[in-house]
Amino acid sequence: MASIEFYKYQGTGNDFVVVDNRSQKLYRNDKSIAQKLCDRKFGVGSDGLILIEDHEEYDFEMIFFNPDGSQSMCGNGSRCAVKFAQFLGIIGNQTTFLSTDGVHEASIDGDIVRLSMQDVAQGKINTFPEHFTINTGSPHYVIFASNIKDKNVKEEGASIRYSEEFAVDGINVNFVEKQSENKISVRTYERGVEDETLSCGTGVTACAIAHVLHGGASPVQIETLGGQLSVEFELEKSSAKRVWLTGPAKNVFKGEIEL
Ligand SMILES: N[C@@H](CCC[C@H](N)C(=O)O)C(=O)O
Repeated sequence: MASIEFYKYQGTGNDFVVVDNRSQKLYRNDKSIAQKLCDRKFGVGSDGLILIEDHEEYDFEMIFFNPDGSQSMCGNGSRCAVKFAQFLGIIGNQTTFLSTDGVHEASIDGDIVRLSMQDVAQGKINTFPEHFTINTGSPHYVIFASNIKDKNVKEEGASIRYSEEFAVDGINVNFVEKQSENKISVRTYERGVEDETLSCGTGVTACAIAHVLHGGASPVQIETLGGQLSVEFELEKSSAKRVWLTGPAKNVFKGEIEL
């Protein structure tokens, strides 16, 4: 049985097993590795697995898996990957790297990582009477509500995620409460985790865009169960451009596990 070294990182409580896979010890198409490592009872336990690999053109490549083995863009995971790449000595305080949805830039100031997100074109923002669907690299359902602290996010999120419209591909579900012109609170049910997580980077980005479309102003401070994030962008012809997601990313511990 082979054992691998891993690191545990968290970005506002969204937690990840991170592996330096520059030696390609792990096969990057094997989703069963993510299923095993992310399992909170039989593995390490996390909201996702991140592999860091070399890339010919960029500083590094980040490969992200949800705990069920599916793949999508992860904003908090990308911020953690940047911090880990700095720890490995691959980068200094600035980087350009490849993630699931394309090329990103990031800068690091202590534990704070500022990450560029892809432009969110008009066609990726759909407005409905009661909600938005916005794709920020991962698909998000955004619904404004009051007293979100009292919500059963797992139950209500799952009922939307497994509804006929989204059952096959899945969707992340975000409940948003407006606090002021520049501040919102967000709780998120994540597909692939199939539970509420303490924070979701692509989710808060979608919520910030919806908030500005509802009359709010960028930059938007976002309170999640796991801490504070900030999203800034410019709206240009109904597209969100120059989008930045900023917040803390920290190493929690290091370990070894047999696969
Ligand atoms: N936690 C992530 C999003 C991870 C992917 C998501 N669960 C999906 O499958 O769409 C984030 O911080 O963005």
